[in-house]
Amino acid sequence: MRVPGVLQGRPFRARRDHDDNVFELYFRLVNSINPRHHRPLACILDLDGTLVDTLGDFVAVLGRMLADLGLKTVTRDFVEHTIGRGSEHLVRTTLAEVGAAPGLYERAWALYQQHYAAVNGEHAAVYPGVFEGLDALRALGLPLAVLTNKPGEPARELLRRKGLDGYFARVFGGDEFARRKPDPLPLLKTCEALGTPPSATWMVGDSRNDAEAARAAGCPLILVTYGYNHGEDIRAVPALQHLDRLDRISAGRRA
Ligand SMILES: O=C(O)COP(=O)(O)O
Ligand SMILES: [Mg+2]
Repeated sequence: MRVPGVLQGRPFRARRDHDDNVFELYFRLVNSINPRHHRPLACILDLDGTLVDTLGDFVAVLGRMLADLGLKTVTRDFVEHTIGRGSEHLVRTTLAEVGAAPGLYERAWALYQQHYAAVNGEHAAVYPGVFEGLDALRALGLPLAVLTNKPGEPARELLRRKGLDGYFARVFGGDEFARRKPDPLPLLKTCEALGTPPSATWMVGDSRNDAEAARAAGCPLILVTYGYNHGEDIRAVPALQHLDRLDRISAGRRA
């Protein structure tokens, strides 16, 4: 039996050979009727700009890297507008910004990683409301995961150093899948690891990378307004909820 139809503007086919599709169909129907009245089965959270304010770490590490290379430094604003698309992108864009000679990337990347490992967390702080928000999600019995564009190893180390690691069943970094957010692949893979359908797995993030990935994966989206969004106001991006603190999240029966 095949059930063709269009739900949430996307073609959908339920296939008898995939039990998950029945589950998926149920949640898409619930969402399409009223997205404010359903509850998640799991939550995936972004790291930089959502759980931890890491801007100070990025500024310090890039400053050390550029000093080692004998290059001028970059502004805090530049770093804030550039983070979010993974560390390799940050290093490449920074080198271009200071007019570095082509061919310097490999050395810069090695220095960046070395300094990041040393600095990790020193100039970073868990945002107000994060522990309380995670406690509330945990109290609802929801499995939680982190999906970040930061490489996996420093991401796990940062969570440990900030006392956040105990909350998460899985932590995935930007170097652990073939593609990064805004591609939906890492989000779909994280849903798979959690064992929950994308339409019942909420994505909580701070940038349009998270929003685009969530939309393409079919995950309901929650946006925090205090993070980094390339200098643009994240409130312009549609979401189930926009939060100025994570503990304002409403994941019960009524949002
Ligand atoms: O390392 C980055 O670019 C930031 O990563 P995140 O916002 O996906 O956690
Ligand atoms: Mg982020």
